[in-house]
Amino acid sequence: KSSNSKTSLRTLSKFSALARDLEKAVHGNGRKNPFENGINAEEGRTALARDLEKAVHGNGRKNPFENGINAEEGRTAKVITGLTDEESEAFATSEKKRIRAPGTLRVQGLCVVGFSIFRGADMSSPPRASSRARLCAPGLFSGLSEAQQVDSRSNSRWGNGCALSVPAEVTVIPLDIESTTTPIAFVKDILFPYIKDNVKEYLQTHWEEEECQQGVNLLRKQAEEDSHLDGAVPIPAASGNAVDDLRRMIQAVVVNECWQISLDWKTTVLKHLQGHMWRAAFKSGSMKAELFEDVVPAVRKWREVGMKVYIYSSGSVEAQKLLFGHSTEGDILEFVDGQFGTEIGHKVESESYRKIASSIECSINNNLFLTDVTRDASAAEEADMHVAVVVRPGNVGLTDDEKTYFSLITSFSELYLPSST
Ligand SMILES: CSCCC(=O)C(=O)COP(=O)(O)O
Ligand SMILES: [Mg+2]
Repeated sequence: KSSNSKTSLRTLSKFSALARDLEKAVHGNGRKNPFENGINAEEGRTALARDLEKAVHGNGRKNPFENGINAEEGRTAKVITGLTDEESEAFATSEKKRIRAPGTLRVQGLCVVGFSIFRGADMSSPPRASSRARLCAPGLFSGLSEAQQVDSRSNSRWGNGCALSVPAEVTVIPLDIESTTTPIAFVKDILFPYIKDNVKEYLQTHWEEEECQQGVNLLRKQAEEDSHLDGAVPIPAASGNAVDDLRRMIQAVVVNECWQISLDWKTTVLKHLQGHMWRAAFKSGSMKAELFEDVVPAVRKWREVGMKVYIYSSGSVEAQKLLFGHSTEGDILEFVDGQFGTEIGHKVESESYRKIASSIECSINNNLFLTDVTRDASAAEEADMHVAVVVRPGNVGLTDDEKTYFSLITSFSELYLPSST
């Protein structure tokens, strides 16, 4: 407890982040994906060690949502440190001003877009912002008066006020799939129900095959690791009665898969098995992947100006190839330079993005990652990748802070490549 308010507030913001992370590590945060939660002991320990490190030394992150910032957290800090009401209020207010400053940030964002459109990349914004793609999306205008909005929109070269100027250093665009290239409805209403309806038959038909056995063995291992979780479904090992074993194992795999799907888990094992199962449907032509209508024209244009386009999705590489090879727009695999699944690492981990850049043999800041998930966007940005959050119909809504912080697009056509002038 210190009366030197600036130092004390900064320390408190770190404490509040720590309190929140500890709270999450102990009680969970309501998310079901184990990679987003300190769900197992190992992950809990790692998260705790990392968060303590961050709390003490700072984390060098640029994303305000990963630091203690709001009134709620101010209250948490108060509880932990025994601040007076006045100190707690001052903390919340100063943090609010520092991070959110809605009017200032929005107008600043607008200026940056103005500069990037009319003066190229040589912007007078802070160094970090100048090297980043900045946003000019509908949310941006909400802090302005009607007249200012109209003025700003008509100043935009695109007329509708929606454009994201891509920094000149960007030469590679990795894309997420679900809710970025492909409607979430296609995944939730067609791809996943297909698995639920066909997993049993797939297992009965392919049980003896090496690929299927490998998948089941990996699933069994994962189920052992998940055994402490509510509703976890173990996969029994063989007991000697071949017919009975087969029936019990298949039944367990079916229930385990449905359980994971119901939690929208994106484990590598599950995704591999799903890829194998979708194969028959895509190859027979009975299933075609949906893409947002702006995807193919934009990707075609990007490649014409020399951009490389990659996919980075939780879906397996096999599934990604099936999807882009059998879309409603035909086989568009030729527009994709390569695919990455979660073998390279999970999308919430910054290291995955570093590995992707190194595998493509480019600098990380040559990449602009397009995704609907802000947590993935934060991880990529922490690794120094440019990011833009794609807002599509049916997506999980963004908070006001996320809308202000991230560069947003609602269509790939809103990306403006300097090299395409
Ligand atoms: C070919 S991917 C099918 C959809 C899927 O299973 C999935 O997990 C998509 O996740 P994303 O990381 O692309 O949002
Ligand atoms: Mg997605």
